[in-house]
Amino acid sequence: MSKELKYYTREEVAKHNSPEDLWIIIDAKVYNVSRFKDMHPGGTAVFLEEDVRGQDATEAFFGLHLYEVLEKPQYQRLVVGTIKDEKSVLHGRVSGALSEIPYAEPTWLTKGYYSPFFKESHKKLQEAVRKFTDDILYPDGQARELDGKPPSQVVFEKMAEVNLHAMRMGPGKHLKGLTLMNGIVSPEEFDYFHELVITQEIVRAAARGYGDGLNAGTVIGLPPILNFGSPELKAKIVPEVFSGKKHICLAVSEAHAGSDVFGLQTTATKTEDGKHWIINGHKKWITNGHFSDYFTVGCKTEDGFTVILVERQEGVETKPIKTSYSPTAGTAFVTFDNVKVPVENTLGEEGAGIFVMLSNFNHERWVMCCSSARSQRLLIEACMQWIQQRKAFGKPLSSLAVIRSKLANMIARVESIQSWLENITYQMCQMSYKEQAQKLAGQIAFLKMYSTRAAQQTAIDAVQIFGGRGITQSGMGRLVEHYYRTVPFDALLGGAEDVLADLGVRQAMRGMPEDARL
Ligand code: HEM
Repeated sequence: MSKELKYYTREEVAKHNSPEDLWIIIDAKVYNVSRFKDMHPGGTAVFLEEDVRGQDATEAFFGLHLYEVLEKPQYQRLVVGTIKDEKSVLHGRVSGALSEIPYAEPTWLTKGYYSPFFKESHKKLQEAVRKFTDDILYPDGQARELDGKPPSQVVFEKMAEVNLHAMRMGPGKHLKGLTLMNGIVSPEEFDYFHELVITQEIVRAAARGYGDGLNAGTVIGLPPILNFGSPELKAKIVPEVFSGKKHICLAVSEAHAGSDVFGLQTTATKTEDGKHWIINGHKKWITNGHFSDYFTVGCKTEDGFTVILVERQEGVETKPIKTSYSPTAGTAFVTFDNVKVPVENTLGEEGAGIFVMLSNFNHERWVMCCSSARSQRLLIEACMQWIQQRKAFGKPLSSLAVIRSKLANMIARVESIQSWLENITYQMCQMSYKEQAQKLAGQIAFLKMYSTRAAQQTAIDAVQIFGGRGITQSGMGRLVEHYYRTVPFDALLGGAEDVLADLGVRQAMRGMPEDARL
């Protein structure tokens, strides 16, 4: 039952200034905190200060709390009225809306700016995925980060309804005949910019472990099936995964070998009749492994390195690994103990597994660049708000040149990353998959290296700006703490920074003209 709210003058509110009868004003709303003050997590005393009791505490409140505190039902109940002839003007996160904070959005989404790359269908898709993220992914993400469970099954299914799982695999034949985001974009026109839009919007759920929990395993584990699986294998597995009912992961790295895939020790040997593989060994740091039904496994075979699809069955065991992000991602240690798999599950040629792996590395790294670029903006958005709201030495933090200098570098880095990313994405749209591998592997490797280094610097700077709150898991610095703790993931997944940097230079050296002299 909604209670009747009244209008009060500031003079009337000022009369409620004793411990038993205590009102305050925040953003033109009047709060009766007479009883709440004794339960307030920040203590009773703050409410009894001369400039708080019966007074307007808006500025003091927003120096210490996130807007979302006021949105919680238990605190909304404290509102008894509104100041006469005044309106609440402040807001927090508005579902589906673009942020108006400078540099919180890429240029193409900023009012008054232009882009040669993004068309009407990209914009419409962006609007739809933002709403989806704000209404469905963000609340589930924040809750799952706290309880550590995998993303809710209903979320996987809602994503399937609009074919988000399929779209996250990028453009291609797998989209044929599907209705994408209720028909906003046709499968034929879906390009890498549409995929970029999806990745950059989903990352706004602002929960790193959850982000990976949302089928990051599919993004890297399904392409080998799509590109190298038999028609029968594809017909069985792809629809199950796109429906959100089954999950797949990529199982390559081991305790002894990560970036060095030739150092892997999991073996696959053929049965005497040649009809099955017998797989033995283990895999480590397998994203989504704990809740996956299928595993795309890199194995040592007689002829070298072979990729084989394994279904969860007897002999397959998954144990969660505790990492610095939440268990929501389902990061697992996977063991294979005499696991029998039909040879039809071989992906690509026997002994040619490296091509199966390499064929998707660029796409995987490019996806990571998309999310890294966008997540850095979340930090910039938070820092811009914080330096305006937070006072130190009697002035807002933004009045300090040293703080502005940190923001300047954060902004310059993210803008350069996004521009480079859009250029690479445009190149991808013009090239075949094979051409991309030849011409863009180095560019993508450099971008990923640069982007994740920039992200780590931005995380360090943001912690300095937020001070103690930047290392606190609740309250105003929650996002900064989360980002700082989880940003190293981006620098490791898909190839460690130094490995990528070296790959880029080696590829460039191969392209050196033989006749050029200094
Ligand atoms: C309706 C009014 C208010 C509500 C509902 C409220 C609610 C809360 C909540 C939920 C927290 C802990 C949340 C967190 O970690 O973010 C908190 C902390 C705090 N609050 Fe309030 N509060 C109110 C007004 C105020 C005012 C007016 C002041 C000071 C003038 C104040 C000072 C503090 C302080 C100092 C903390 C601890 C902050 C920290 O640990 O960083 N609160 N409040």
